[in-house]
Amino acid sequence: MVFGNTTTAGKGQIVIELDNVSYGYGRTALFSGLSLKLAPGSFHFLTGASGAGKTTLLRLCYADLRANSGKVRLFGQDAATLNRDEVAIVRRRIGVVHQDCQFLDHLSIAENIALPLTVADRIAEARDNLTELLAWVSLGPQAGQRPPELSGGERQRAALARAVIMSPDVVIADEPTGNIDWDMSQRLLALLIELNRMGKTILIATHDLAMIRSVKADVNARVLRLTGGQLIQAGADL
Ligand SMILES: Nc1ncnc2c1ncn2[C@@H]1O[C@H](COP(=O)(O)OP(=O)(O)OP(=O)(O)O)[C@@H](O)[C@H]1O
Repeated sequence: MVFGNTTTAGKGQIVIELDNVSYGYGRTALFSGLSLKLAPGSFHFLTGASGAGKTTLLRLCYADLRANSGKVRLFGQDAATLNRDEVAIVRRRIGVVHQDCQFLDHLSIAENIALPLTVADRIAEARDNLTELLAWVSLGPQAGQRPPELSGGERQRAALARAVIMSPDVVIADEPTGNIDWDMSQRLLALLIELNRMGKTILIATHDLAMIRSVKADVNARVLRLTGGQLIQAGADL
């Protein structure tokens, strides 16, 4: 089974924790003193105006950036102390759907989805998992096509398949429904909800408040708004 068991160690262990974190690209802090805890199996939406720092915050959550100060703990480990190999191990447990999908256009969709496993020299596993994953995201007929030949919604579903091919414990998605219509958004969201019901922790950055409202209660999601460098939990008035 491609999705595997969620292996979050230690019952109830926080999977991703930001503790009093500050970050800025230059001299100006984008945020400071920011804290966040993602419990295993939780579902979070991260919202906020364009430029508020959502992508930056996500990148801190998957060790793509290092905090200027404060602690980032990934599966209980201090991200600042991880060497390159340890970062790679941690990142295998976090599947990321990037805002712009980041496909290699000279490869087919199937090859793009399988890439994390082929790069890790797990080619047989990639072959086994691909059929199941392509069916799960309803992209079987498009397997041999190149990324530019797919619609926006199809590309996002392919990006999700690639994000989960390593059976991660956490799935982070950056504006996954940014450029797709309502029906396609709902389809993608249904897949993310399915992953959450399998026990995966989900963190989605989005501007799309209507989309959040449409599923918030179903998945008992927490909605966090990033504003003025602070994270505020949105209330029922969202
Ligand atoms: N690599 C970078 N170098 C310098 N500044 C950056 C870099 N990446 C982002 N920024 C700046 O940091 C701020 C936050 O960017 P970020 O992409 O995290 O915001 P966002 O909330 O995800 O925006 P959007 O909703 O438009 O995607 C912006 O002002 C952006 O210009």
